[in-house]
Amino acid sequence: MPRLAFAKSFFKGGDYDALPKHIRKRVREAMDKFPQLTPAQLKADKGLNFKPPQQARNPHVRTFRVDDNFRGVVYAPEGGGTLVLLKVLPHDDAYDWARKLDAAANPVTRGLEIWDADALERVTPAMERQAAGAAERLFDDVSDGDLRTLGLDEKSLRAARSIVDEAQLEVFVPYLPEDQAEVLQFLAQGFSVEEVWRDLVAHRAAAPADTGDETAAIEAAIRNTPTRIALVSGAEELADILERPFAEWRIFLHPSQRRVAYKPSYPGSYQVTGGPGTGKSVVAMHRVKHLLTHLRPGERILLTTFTNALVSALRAGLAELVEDPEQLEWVDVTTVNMQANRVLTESAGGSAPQYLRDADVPARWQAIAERLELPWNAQFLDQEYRHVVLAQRIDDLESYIAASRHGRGTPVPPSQRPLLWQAISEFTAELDAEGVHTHLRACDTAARILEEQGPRFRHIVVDEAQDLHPAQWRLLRAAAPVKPDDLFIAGDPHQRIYDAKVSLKSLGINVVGRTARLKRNYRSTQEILVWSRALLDSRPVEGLADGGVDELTGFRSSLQGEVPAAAGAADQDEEITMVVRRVRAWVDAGIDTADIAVAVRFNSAAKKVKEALEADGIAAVRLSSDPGADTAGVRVGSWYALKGLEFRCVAVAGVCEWALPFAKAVTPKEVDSIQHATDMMSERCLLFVACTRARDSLHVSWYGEPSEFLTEAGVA
Ligand SMILES: Nc1ncnc2c1ncn2[C@@H]1O[C@H](COP(=O)(O)OP(=O)(O)OP(=O)(O)O)[C@@H](O)[C@H]1O
Repeated sequence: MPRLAFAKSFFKGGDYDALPKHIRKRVREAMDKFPQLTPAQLKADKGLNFKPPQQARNPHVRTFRVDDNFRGVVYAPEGGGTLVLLKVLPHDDAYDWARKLDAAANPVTRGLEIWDADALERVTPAMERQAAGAAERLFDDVSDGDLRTLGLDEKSLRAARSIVDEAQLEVFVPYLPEDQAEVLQFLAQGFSVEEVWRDLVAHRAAAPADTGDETAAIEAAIRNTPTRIALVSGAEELADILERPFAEWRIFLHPSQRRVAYKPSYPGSYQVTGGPGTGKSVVAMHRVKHLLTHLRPGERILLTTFTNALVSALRAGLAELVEDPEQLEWVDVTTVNMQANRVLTESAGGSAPQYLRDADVPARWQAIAERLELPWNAQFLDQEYRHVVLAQRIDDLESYIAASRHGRGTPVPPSQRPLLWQAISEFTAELDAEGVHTHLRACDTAARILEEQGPRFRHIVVDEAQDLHPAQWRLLRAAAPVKPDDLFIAGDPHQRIYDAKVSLKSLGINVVGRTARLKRNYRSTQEILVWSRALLDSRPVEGLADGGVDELTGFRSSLQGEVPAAAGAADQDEEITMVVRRVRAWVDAGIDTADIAVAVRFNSAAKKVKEALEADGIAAVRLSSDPGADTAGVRVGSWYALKGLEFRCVAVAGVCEWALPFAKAVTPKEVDSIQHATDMMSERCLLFVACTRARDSLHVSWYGEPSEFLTEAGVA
């Protein structure tokens, strides 16, 4: 009886999810039937009509009937025990596709490769003609010998030699044998032959002894291709794979992701960075899954991040990934602030701390500035408190006088520091007298408690790390012992929107020599990525921690779609009408309302958008109400609220000249020129974050004059 497996091509681009429901049901019925039939029964089964396509290139490819209009394509090595489901397509397309396929065990990578041999042979001569006059080719620096060492066969080698640039490589990729395509992509991204060997080839299982038995070799290759072929253990797992949407990330990690997530152990903390949509959250969740298998009784894991919305998404994702509900009990998924809240609540015998509202903070500083007749305004005082005093945990005047104010643009001579310290002391004394915290101060206090009481978690996995403040890092540092695999940190400095700069090293978190960067975007189309990247205007950003510069080199997507649309309106009402029209078109095109987001800068606008959508008969929910995945309705929220999330279609509205950069969010140059530059970058990143949430469609709009970031990028 055959064993079932699924190839990644089956799910690709949401293909399976996009099939009509009754077809998916029929696929499921066929899949249930396969394992019950002997090869002879399978061939004879009238309903399945299991047979090779005529003039098939590969002797092991078969198609079967799903219904009169759809057929499935499988790879079923004759005499072997496994049946790999490749695709379900409309009748004629299925035959056509199946006929062109070839498949083989790669003798070097030892994985099973399946590819469109017909297209490769057709495209190569045309590319060769095109490349004839080119002065340079993409792989000029790699010898034929090296390419063969990495697993390229003669046909792929010929194709590789005709590739002029990365754009051409992307044209070839869908037609090339899969491991070989991957090798070429890694080389094109600048990895050395040795690195590619290490990452893609060396870690694969050893070759089985050559018995000359082709079927055995193919079966071994199927088992040795976990990044593209998932073996199904039984009926339950089959149902699981077929019934849960967007399952791809759970099953098929890219080698660069798998290497990071499933490395048995790191001798200390580890940091993974990558542009939007490169799967950092996915890797973080897989790391939790891996760590769970090593946990000792009584030990716990903290999976933490910045926003509540992302906590909900991570919790849901982890529940999909980790099958055992008992294991899930060993993981706490919370924001860092919520973790501080827990520590403070426990230490106060169960009574929860009170917080000063963020919006009330400036008035406090203003009152102190006036009372003490200070030469500084509320904004300056607040920043001094957060970026110097809290960041370095300064507790007394002496330390404050000695403190480095690196990164602050306005000098404060030592003679003025006592006055500033007085202001800061009054601020904290007021908080203490009233028994209230700011969120950051709560983190600092919680860190002090844990430093005394000892850590609570064996491992901590952090997502969206770029926005954490040093006080939050101190809490995390204190929450896990300094041991191998203590902190696993994922983040993207290009999405830093909360003005956090840290030196992890100074906080006792050392990731030197233990970092990785992910480059392949799985979320958005290349069009959305290129468009969004222009908003950053090639500006370098400071690395995730400990300075340095982070870049988006090599960052790309293999998905293609429409170029994002940008449009202006005369006034806000007109813009909202335009946005509602856009959303209506998406809904009419069959997009689920929960897969659509409209984001604006201000709550007042969000309220208007929601009302306008509802007036048009479109269900809408505020993101701030933390709607569960099952709640219908277009998600409406602030640009900030989109952080870490994703939707098929996104409308980013209100990108007006006056709203971005928003004067109140940007420190004037004359107050602090360094802070001014940082704030401007955060504003830019805010738009970048909002736009890169879109998977298929992005619509950006404004009223009156557009934001200078849009005009600079040449899109408005
Ligand atoms: N190996 C994979 N195969 C298929 N899909 C993947 C893979 N890795 C990630 N994805 C998908 O790509 C999308 C983005 O992943 P994820 O949210 O983890 O990225 P991220 O780097 O954390 O993004 P951001 O920083 O923009 O929030 C998700 O839909 C995820 O399911």
